[in-house]
Order: sequence, then C-alpha cells, then structure tokens
Amino acid sequence: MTQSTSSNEKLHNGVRTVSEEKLMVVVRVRPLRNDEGPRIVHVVSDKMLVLEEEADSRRDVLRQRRVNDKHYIYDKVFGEESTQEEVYATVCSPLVADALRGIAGAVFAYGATGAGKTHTMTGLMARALSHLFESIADSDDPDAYEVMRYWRGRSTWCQHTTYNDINATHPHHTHNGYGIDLIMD
Ligand SMILES: Nc1ncnc2c1ncn2[C@@H]1O[C@H](COP(=O)(O)OP(=O)(O)OP(=O)(O)O)[C@@H](O)[C@H]1O
Repeated sequence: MTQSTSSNEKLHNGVRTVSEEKLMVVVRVRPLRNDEGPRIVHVVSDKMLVLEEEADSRRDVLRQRRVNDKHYIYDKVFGEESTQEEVYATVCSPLVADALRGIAGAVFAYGATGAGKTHTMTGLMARALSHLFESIADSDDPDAYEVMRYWRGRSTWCQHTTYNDINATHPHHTHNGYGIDLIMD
C-alpha cells in the first residue's frame, strides 16, 4: 500500500500506520444487505477475522467447536460500523503526509463485486484531496508545490500548474474550494 522510509507518524489507535510499514493490508467488512445472510465473516478483533466453515457437519463434536473455521490476521480490520473518517485516518492520512515530503504512496482496493471498494475509495479520495490542499495552503510556500490536474473521460488531459495558479485562473471552480475537479468515469 505504501512506500515509505519515514517513521515519524504516531500509532493510530494502537495500529501501526502505513508510515511505519512498507506494505499494509487492511480489511473492511461492510454491512449485509437485507437480501444477504447469514453472515459468515466475523470480526473478532481489530486485527483478526474468522471465516465460518461451510457446513455444521464438520463440527468437532467432542470439542464443541467448528474445526474448519479459518482465522485470518491483517494489519487492521474495520468492522461494519466503521466510518469513512476512521478508515481514512489509518489508511490514507499518513500517506498524504508522506506525499507532502516527496514520498510516494498508493492505495488500492481489491475485492469481489459489491464488496465496497467504490464506497471506501470515494471516501478516501475526497478526504485525501481536502487534506492535501489544506496542508499546502497552510504551508509557508504554497507555490513550491506543483499540482497536476488530470481529467479522464472521452479524452485524457493533464496539466502541471501551481496551487496559486489554480486559484487565480479558476476561482469559479469551487467544487472543493481549491479549484480541483475530481472526475471519475
Ligand atoms: N462500509 C459500508 N457501509 C455501508 N454501505 C456500504 C459500505 N460499503 C459498501 N456499501 C454499499 O454496498 C454496495 C456495494 O458497494 P460498492 O459499489 O462500493 O462495491 P464495489 O466493490 O465497488 O462493487 P463493484 O466491484 O461491483 O463496482 C453499495 O450500495 C454501497 O453503498
């Protein structure tokens, strides 16, 4: 998820952030829809999931437990009640801080159709842009940062410019207050 050499970030809620780890694997369990169920994936801690065995016939009668349940450990597990803000704070915020120091990072979502990739990534992207541009605006020299504007659609277009140029030339673009439009296709 990230490439980083920094270890300045503090633990977030006891979880080592992406700034301490070169690669971090995080799972988010989404709420079940009404037409889904019963649940077979259970969050047992902030790092562990249990995937239930398929059939009760595999129950270990003597020990009264499901012998084929599988336990999986990750850097962080978010349950169905997790908020976009919590996921952002752990997964993405340290990467934005690193990006401002010139350290590249990446976040990608992987999962079955309907698993919640778009939902989660949309929350991350909106917060990352706000975080990025607020940090640049608060810096001593906002124009020291080069901003790449990128449009993807029928034609792909990109332009390198500066933070102040964007505000000067496109003051009417108030989508997020910084003259940046984020367009997905
Ligand atoms: N954490 C969540 N909390 C509440 N609803 C969620 C959550 N994650 C996903 N959903 C809902 O579940 C549905 C499927 O999510 P989403 O479209 O993000 O899946 P996806 O993995 O991007 O699917 P696909 O690969 O088919 O595009 C959507 O209606 C979305 O709003």
